[in-house]
Amino acid sequence: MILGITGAFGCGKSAVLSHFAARGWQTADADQLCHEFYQERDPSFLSALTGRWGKQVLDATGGVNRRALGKIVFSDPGELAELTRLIYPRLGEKLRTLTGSWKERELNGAVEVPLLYEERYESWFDATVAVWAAKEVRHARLTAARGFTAAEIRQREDRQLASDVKLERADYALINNSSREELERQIDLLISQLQLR
Ligand SMILES: CC(C)(COP(=O)(O)OP(=O)(O)OC[C@H]1O[C@@H](n2cnc3c(N)ncnc32)[C@H](O)[C@@H]1O)[C@@H](O)C(=O)NCCC(=O)NCCS
Ligand SMILES: Nc1ncnc2c1ncn2[C@@H]1O[C@H](COP(=O)(O)OP(=O)(O)OP(=O)(O)O)[C@@H](O)[C@H]1O
Repeated sequence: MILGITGAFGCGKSAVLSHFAARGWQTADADQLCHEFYQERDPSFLSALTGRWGKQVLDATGGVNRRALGKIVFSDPGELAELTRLIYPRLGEKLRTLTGSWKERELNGAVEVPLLYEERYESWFDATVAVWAAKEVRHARLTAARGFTAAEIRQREDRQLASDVKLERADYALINNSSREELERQIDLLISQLQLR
């Protein structure tokens, strides 16, 4: 079985993914795969990025400066659409290869896809799981642990479906408003439910 894990910015998708991994599931994270494309420094990809946004999106070593690129694309929907156009064909290919290899080997897998509904990835998965946490809880965690400002958080949220809508669309839900132990308890329950299907 391959699950698609989604939810709002900072709801705890990566925390969920690491517990699935601890339970022996294969895992992949769409954000992380995009970061790997940047780290690979493919010259044609880098020149597509600098062709659009100039050298300001590179760091001192010539790699991609995600913070700088994020500032540009999250403040202008047209620029975000252009980045999406550049990156999604690569992401789709990578996810297809990964999930295909899990299916061939009959392995269970969980894939974190923040924009699962926005980019219409539903049909790729046997079931979808929405992770939900109250806005103030998400914001506090993103500010404290990851250093995002309120304005940066709002900009990303404005580009995504509301977290309640993701919850309504999902086959399963995980509520991540309290401790990690409570989150992990819910994931274990979900895994046992899925095994009974
Ligand atoms: C703009 C980039 C360079 C900023 O990098 P940064 O390290 O600051 O953020 P990171 O990649 O870890 O993303 C964190 C979160 O931001 C939100 N986010 C990322 N991309 C998008 C987007 N296109 N639209 C809305 N929200 C987004 C998601 O909630 C995501 O989980 C990066 O987010 C990116 O390359 N985005 C485009 C690729 C994409 O759409 N990724 C989501 C895959 S489903
Ligand atoms: N139950 C929890 N208790 C305390 N902190 C938590 C809990 N769940 C997640 N966190 C922390 O909150 C922050 C956001 O969680 P995480 O990175 O898993 O969210 P995400 O949904 O993957 O974010 P993104 O939208 O960037 O992909 C992280 O710093 C994480 O360590």
